[in-house]
Amino acid sequence: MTIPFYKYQGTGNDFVIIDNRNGNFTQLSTVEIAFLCDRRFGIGADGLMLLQLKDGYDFEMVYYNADGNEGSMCGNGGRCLVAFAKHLGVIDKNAEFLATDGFHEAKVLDNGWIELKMKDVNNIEKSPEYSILNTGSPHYIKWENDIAKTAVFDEGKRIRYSPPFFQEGINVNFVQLLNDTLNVRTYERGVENETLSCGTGVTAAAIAASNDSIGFQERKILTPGGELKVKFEKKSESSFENIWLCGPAKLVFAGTITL
Ligand SMILES: N[C@@H](CCC[C@H](N)C(=O)O)C(=O)O
Repeated sequence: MTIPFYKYQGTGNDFVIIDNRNGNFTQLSTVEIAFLCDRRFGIGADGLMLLQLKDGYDFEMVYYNADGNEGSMCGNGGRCLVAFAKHLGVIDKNAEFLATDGFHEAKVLDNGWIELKMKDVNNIEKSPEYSILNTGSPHYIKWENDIAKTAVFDEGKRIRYSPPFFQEGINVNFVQLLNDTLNVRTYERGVENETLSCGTGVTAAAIAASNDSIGFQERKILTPGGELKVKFEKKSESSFENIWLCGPAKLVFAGTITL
């Protein structure tokens, strides 16, 4: 089978994207997806997405991690898929699509940034050292004094495979607050390595770092792959709505690959 594909990246979190509006690529196996994401034998990516048709929506997002298994929500992936939908002419400046965690809205800005509305957060487990919350994917936020020195792979892997997380897994974000900006490095479940950026992860970090005031808040985030912004409304200590993940999403190259 020959597959036409597109390679996108959002702050260095990179994805193979396949236009599955004809339904021809629905049956890709776990092994085939892991091969397509392999950086030596395949195309290379942190994940693979299918853009497909869905009644009542502009499109549906189906997301797989680099290990070939279906993932939970991917924020950077969602932003890249919106840019791809715009490239195909499926949408213009606004999108309404379905993902594994439900309905999402998105906007394409003139500067190429994509703003993606994330699901509401209604529960945060907090301690002085860490926070745990779900922004479409499960995230562990660990506060650090100097993330440049953090052993992200070793420490991220240790937490991801420790009880109570080891069966379902969790994404682990190391977060340092510096001059009002959050610096974030992430160990991603399903990639089982550090990635250059994680959209649901920086969203979780921004919410976990919110100040006490109820109402609109905004955070600039720096990841190893670039800059993102997260905006949200704080409704109470543990309830957050109108959450938007904002940042660039770019087409890198397109091609075909034969399985
Ligand atoms: N890179 C993603 C997160 C993808 C989901 C994750 N790896 C999982 O299934 O837990 C993002 O940008 O949010």
